[in-house]
Amino acid sequence: MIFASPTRARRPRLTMLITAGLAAAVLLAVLVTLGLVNHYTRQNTERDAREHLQQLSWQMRDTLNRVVQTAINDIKLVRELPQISHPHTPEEARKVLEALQKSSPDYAWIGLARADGKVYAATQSTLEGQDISTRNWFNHGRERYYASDYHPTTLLGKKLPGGTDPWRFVDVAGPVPDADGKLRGVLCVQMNWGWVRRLVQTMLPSTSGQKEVELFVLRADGTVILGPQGTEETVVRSTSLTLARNGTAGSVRESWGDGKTYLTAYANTGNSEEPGNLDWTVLVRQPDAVAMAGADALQRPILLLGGLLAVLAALLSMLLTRRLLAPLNALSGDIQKRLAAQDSSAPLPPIAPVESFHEAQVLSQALAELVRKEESHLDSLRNLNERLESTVAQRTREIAGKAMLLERALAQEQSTQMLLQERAAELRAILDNAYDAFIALDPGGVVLDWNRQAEKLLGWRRAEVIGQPLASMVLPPLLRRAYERDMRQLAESGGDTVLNRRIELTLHNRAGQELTVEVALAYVPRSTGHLFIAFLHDISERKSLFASMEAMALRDTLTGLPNRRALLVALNEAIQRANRLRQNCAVFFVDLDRFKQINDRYGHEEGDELLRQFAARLRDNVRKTDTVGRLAGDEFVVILENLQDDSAAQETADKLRPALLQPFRLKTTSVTLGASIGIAVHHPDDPHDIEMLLGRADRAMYQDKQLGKPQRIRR
Ligand SMILES: Nc1nc2c(ncn2[C@@H]2O[C@H](COP(=O)(O)OP(=O)(O)OP(=O)(O)O)[C@@H](O)[C@H]2O)c(=O)[nH]1
Repeated sequence: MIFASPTRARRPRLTMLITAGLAAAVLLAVLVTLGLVNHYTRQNTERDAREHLQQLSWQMRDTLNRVVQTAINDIKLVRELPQISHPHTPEEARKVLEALQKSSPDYAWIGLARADGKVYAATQSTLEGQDISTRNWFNHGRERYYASDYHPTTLLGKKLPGGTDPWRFVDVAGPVPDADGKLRGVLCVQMNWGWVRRLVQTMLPSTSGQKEVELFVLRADGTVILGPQGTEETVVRSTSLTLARNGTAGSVRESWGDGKTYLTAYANTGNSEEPGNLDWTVLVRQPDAVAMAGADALQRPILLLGGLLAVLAALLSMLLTRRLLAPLNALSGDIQKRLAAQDSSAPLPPIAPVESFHEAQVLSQALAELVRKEESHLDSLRNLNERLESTVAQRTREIAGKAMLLERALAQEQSTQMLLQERAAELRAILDNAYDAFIALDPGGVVLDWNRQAEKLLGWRRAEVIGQPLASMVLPPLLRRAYERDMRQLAESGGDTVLNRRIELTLHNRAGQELTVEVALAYVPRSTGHLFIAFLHDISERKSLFASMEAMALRDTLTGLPNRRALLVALNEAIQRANRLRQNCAVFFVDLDRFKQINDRYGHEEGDELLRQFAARLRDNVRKTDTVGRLAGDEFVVILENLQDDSAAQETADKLRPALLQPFRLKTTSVTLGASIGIAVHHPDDPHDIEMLLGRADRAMYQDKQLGKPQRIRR
């Protein structure tokens, strides 16, 4: 369920959140606006105040400069008059000076001093004839235009009428030259300080008092020469004075000696391009609180207005939010009803379409569609779940069946294992009790198994040979290389070359004795690599028996000579050698004459004895390399080899005959017996035919026997 929520904690309503958010936003906006308005208001107020104060300071500075320059200009103008530059009498000079004083009421005294320092003419004749040579204006005015600092009255003050304000003057002086440029005197205007006070009253309107704007004129050392009551002749130390003394004009917020903060405008008097400047500083100050009072007064109405706006905006936002969220509330109400009903079996109430603004309409439609799809999806899930459960049950049954089969297979496997173990034990017993020696080898010829018979046959115990290479133990060194090669071939061919065959091998046992064994080799393929198993049967005895039997088969038992079979083999080999060596060989066919009579007369034993002695005599009278054999009965064959020519055979036969004619000493008697000899010679180019050669010898013997008849046995 997309609306399901296991724990539904009480959450704040969206209406409340949006209203609170909007109210907070409006409040923040109002606060920011207020802050900005306050900031810019204060900034503008301060700028206006500073401009006003600066204008006053500049106005004062310019006025002071202008008054001094006016006085200097007046001096420049007057000194050009002949009544001043070349006066005949003090009276005519005085008239000019008094006319000038009338035009400028603040000129308290105007005097012309001679070059020797005596006052020649002066307004109202004041100080005429007096020596003023020590005065600054005289000494400086001799050389240039000069404006003196403010100074209290000296001589003049006593001669002028008194007032509330003590007499203070500013002296402006300049030289008076004659036509040759030579100094004739010094003209001086002493200005009453009262003009400055009037100037200040003119500049500071009556409202300035309410605004507490105050103006100061300071000397270079900071002494107040004009200022609010009680401040004159005091010394000021302020940032504005320092800045002004550095030659700049402007305004600054600073603290004064009374502990208050003021906005102070500052400017210096004087103009470097003009002669006779006053070196004063003009400061115009206003308490900071007074200057910024306008801005501060604005703060309260702005705050009130802002608060009002915030309340109004909050109310508006609440109303708007309620209006905007009404469809959403209806929607969430439907959802809550569905949530409340989902645990019961009753059908879930539908999501009603909202007929309101577009987005809510879309949202309600989307939710209704979502709910419809969810119900459809749930139905599908239910069906799927049922199918799944059915499939699981089916699979469970199948698994149970397979588990049973597996269990049976395991039981069978165990039984097979036991059978295998029993078979292995049986096999072990069979191998250990086998008549043959059993050896198992890995592909590298290393011993893997070794039964008791192998221990008996070869002398090594099983534990000693397991893991050892077989060849180094049992094979003679000369055979080892061949054995290793054969084993490699066996491995490559999978044992095809030797398997299922019995091979004979000569081995050494532990004591170094040579053994002939018959080996039956088998190839056993395995998943971990094939192995060879070999059964070894000791055939040493059988071999020697066979050898003796074979020897017996080729020997005539009576005489010990090669029998017919051996003779045929020997004759075949003799013919091959003769052909190869390009030499002749010959066959003697020797037959005793009338031997039957010996048997008949003296018995078979005596006959046998005679045959044995005859055989020995034949053997003794030919070369060792020749072969003597008994063909049958009383017939013997001699094979002669290495014959140079045909006559050599005849010569041998001739030498043999007398030896054969010697008497034979038997047990009971002694007899002399002749023998017929037939000779057949084989030449290298003759056909290789043994029977034919023997036949020729037989026929020759027959002829020889015919020639020798009738012969008798002689005693
Ligand atoms: N004692 C003895 N007699 C043998 C043996 N083998 C054959 N005989 C006999 O030798 C005799 C050979 O007889 P014949 O072939 O007639 O030879 P012969 O008596 O010498 O006659 P001619 O050769 O014609 O002179 C036979 O009586 C055989 O029985 C043997 O091994 N021992």
